[in-house]
Amino acid sequence: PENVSDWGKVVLAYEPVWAIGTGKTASPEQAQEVHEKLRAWLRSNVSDDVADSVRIIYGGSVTAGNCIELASQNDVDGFLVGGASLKPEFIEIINARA
Ligand SMILES: O=C(CO)COP(=O)(O)O
Repeated sequence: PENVSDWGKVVLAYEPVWAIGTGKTASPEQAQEVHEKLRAWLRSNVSDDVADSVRIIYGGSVTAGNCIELASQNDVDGFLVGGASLKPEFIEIINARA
């Protein structure tokens, strides 16, 4: 932690391996559960400030069809998009948290 000067620039990604490029997406509840635990780990092991400022993003078959519900979860701060980033629907994913 002492080697990082601005945790606001650190992004942590959760990507369940079974969801990458498979068309199978974590449910919003599954993603939230893991992201919440990652943030709690940062709170216990680093600091409140870091836990609150690190962005925890989800990756794994994110589409225009599932991004709104995923983005509505408290601890889902954004996405790591693969296949859908090559399609016009990418703009909808970008705007999912707007
Ligand atoms: O691994 C990913 C991005 O690096 C996710 O890819 P997909 O969105 O195609 O599942």
